[in-house]
Amino acid sequence: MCRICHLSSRSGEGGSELILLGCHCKGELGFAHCHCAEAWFMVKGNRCCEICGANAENITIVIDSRVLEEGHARRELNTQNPHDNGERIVCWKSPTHLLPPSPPTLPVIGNLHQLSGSLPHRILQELSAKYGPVMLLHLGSVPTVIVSSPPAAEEVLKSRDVAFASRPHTTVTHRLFFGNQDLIFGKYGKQWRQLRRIATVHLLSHTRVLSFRPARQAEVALLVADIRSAAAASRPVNVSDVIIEFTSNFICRVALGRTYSEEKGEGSKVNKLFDEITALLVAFPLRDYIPWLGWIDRLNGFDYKVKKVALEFDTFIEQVIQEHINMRNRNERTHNNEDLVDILLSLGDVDSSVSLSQENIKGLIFDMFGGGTDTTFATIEWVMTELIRHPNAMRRVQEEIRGVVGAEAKEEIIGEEKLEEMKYLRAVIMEALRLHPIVPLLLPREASVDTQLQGYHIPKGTRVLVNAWALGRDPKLWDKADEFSPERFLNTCAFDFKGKDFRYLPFGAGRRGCPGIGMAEVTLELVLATLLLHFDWELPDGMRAEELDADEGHAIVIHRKSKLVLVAKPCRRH
Ligand code: HEM
Repeated sequence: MCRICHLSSRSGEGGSELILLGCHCKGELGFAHCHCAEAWFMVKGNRCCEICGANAENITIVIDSRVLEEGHARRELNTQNPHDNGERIVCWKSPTHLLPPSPPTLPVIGNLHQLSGSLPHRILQELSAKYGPVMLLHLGSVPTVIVSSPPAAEEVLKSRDVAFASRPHTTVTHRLFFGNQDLIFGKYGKQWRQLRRIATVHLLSHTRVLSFRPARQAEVALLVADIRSAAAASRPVNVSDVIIEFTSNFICRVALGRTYSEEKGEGSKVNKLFDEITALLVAFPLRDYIPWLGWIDRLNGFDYKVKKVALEFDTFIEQVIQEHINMRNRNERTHNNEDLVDILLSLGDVDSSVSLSQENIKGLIFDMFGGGTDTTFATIEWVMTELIRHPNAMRRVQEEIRGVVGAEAKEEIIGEEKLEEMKYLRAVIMEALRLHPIVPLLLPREASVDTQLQGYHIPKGTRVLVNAWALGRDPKLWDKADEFSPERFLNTCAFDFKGKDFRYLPFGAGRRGCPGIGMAEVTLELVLATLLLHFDWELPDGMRAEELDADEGHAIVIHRKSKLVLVAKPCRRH
């Protein structure tokens, strides 16, 4: 009996006994076939092995509601597989009506009550273990599908990614980003495609990332100087604080042309503004989930807060743009000192196909700042946390970096071409991002049409969250899944940051995957290599490695709950 549609094997023409198909890794494919191998039955809704993600290549899947209505399987010739030599009979429950499994809901709030008490990605992992890798929740009135298996993630991010390429509009993103006229939160469509092209071709291309080298190196030099002065005064270093200052100054330089930290009070004002925006992005406006209770958002001051922050943000960005326009008018800007605002303002001159509104420009500026600051900071924080907790990995990575740079090299900042050779450092970063994908549920997607996912019906407007955190920690997918072991990423090219393998998705994948990977890679590698080259790191006050916590804070980008404070000892190489 097929477990999905309950047709008996005799309904197919093949015969009687059903046997589960195995994969080369000995995982189940989720298909069953009868002993004479003629009738095939879908048993779990998977098209791939749940363990290694391999495709069930030689199986034809017939998505045909007649299969169910008529009560028998249909014959179909597999034309796509050259090795296939004949007919398959496949049975699939009508895909048009079956919704994914769902935990019981309460009136009005749906499943919202189940999301309290821990961090959402952790709760959703537990629920998925019970209800399956494609699970439907009702967050108030918003149907939300949670995806936590490689085949389902692949379907959302690759094979059906046009259907799932939109983002939901929320009260906060709508008000802050000028009606979602930006790249991160914009709806999929012509305008979004233009913004995406601008970001990949003009703002974050390989050449552009290289052109930011002087800014990167200058800010890394300041970071090292800060740590050296703390070390000289025998002060522990608040690693979290110095790294957030580095990332925000670097992105300010690159995007806005200058840092704000040198102006008294101004720097902290900019950081505070962006902190307020990120806090609003994880807030829970009732209007978005239970629309008829939206008046409470007005009553408890939430609407006022959003309006105030939106106004402050707008005023700040307007001022930055005006400063740039004035400098352009005075011919103070040259090709050599262009920042991202200059590039956006002059795009119309260099590319006649581009038409950007003032709102688009403001949105893109936020995207570069919001996309590049917290993410880089949180990743560096997690890498340092894991290295301190794993002294062997710390020793190995430092030996590698010091070996590559060479004992006699005098330079303070490592030449970026040398980063290529640091394979173990790269494996360390990849492993830290497997255990701590800092955007654990990626950014929410929305089905823009009625569509299918793993044989389930997904109505238009359904939100979709891919639980990258659960994928990275699934013991069925990873050997010793909870252990920090960078070696698993050495000597293999099976994984990359672009989402080649759907077990590993720290930057998402597909057309809405992160466009800032190139910029992130070089910044992460340069900062970490420099910190690990010049300093030996220890925990303060005789604390032992196993006592350092790895608790996560609640935010859209997950960083440590508490600040990371370490003792830096300058390393004498020369
Ligand atoms: C360690 C660093 C970073 C990580 C882990 C990261 C991660 C992510 C993730 C998970 C997404 C959502 C992908 C999806 O929904 O499939 C995303 C989107 C995005 N990221 Fe990054 N990111 C990083 C750095 C950056 C940088 C440096 C920039 C630019 C300066 C950037 C700009 C963006 C933008 C604009 C989007 C939205 C893309 C779209 O919706 O089309 N990110 N990032």
